[in-house]
Amino acid sequence: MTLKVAIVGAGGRMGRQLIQALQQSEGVMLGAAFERKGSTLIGADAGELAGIGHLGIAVEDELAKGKERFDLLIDFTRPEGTLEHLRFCCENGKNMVIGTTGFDDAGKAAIQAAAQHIAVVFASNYSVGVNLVFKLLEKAAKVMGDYSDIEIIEAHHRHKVDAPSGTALSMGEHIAKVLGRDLKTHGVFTRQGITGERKREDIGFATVRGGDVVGEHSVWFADEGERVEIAHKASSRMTFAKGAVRAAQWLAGKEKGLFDMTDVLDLNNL
Ligand SMILES: NC(=O)C1=CN([C@@H]2O[C@H](COP(=O)(O)OP(=O)(O)OC[C@H]3O[C@@H](n4cnc5c(N)ncnc54)[C@H](OP(=O)(O)O)[C@@H]3O)[C@@H](O)[C@H]2O)C=CC1
Ligand SMILES: O=C(O)C1=N[C@H](C(=O)O)C[C@H](O)C1
Repeated sequence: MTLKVAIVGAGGRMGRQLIQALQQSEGVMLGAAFERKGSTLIGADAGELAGIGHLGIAVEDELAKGKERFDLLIDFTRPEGTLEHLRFCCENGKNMVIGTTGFDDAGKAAIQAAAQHIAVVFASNYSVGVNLVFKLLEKAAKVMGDYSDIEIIEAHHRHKVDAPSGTALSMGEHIAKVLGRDLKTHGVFTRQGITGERKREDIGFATVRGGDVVGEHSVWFADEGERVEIAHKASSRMTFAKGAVRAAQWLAGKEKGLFDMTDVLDLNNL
């Protein structure tokens, strides 16, 4: 049976890529496309918006009105929007793929609570490469983490509104879990002025914003005399969009639970 997928934030950078990715994938179809109330894109054809020609699906402004036309919602918007959409999906039994980053603890708790009623894939990065890197980082941390200085450096385009990136934070969490550390106490997110020497157990984060960089992440395990760097560079948003569609296909038939992309890709026993 074909899975009918709705996209919120359909006119955004990721929204447009997701519409394209759905058209290129088997077993899924675009059922509905949404933008927020007041958007100039309401009424536009979703296919024309995504640059793939007329699809006959007009962008709407209310999930409730389109709810019979989709089984699952893919959301790459902003935390406040995603949490509103999450409430709707819970009340209406729709599964969700969430790509939005920048949630606070309360937002993350709301997603966890919702997953007791619906099935949710929530991942800071839907590319296969980054999810492989999460596992490589765990291995590197096991070997070098207790004696090397760990620094996470990320770069993104000028329009990104959250920092550090969700991916950088996930990288830090994977490393911290292996080392028994907590980013709340060991994460260092800013350095300025007389900072004092670096503490061995710190996990540092550095953010670069500029131009059209799609997404680059590099993690250093730096010792005296040598340094290991594990890096990932995304050159097209299509890698995230294809991953999100893969997550949607994987969720089909699941009733409830919170999953991430390492579950979808079956990487947890690597
Ligand atoms: N997990 C992953 O693999 C990836 C995650 N992301 C994340 O996805 C999110 C979106 O990124 P990107 O596409 O570049 O951003 P854009 O700003 O290009 O798109 C966001 C879309 O969401 C809409 N939107 C914003 N706020 C709300 C709201 N409160 N309610 C409903 N819709 C809203 C915007 O509408 P409007 O234009 O009217 O504001 C726009 O259509 C970010 O959090 C980003 O970090 C991005 C790439 C990959
Ligand atoms: O905003 C983006 O563009 C991206 N956001 C995600 C993040 O915050 O990690 C994933 C990707 O790097 C692109």
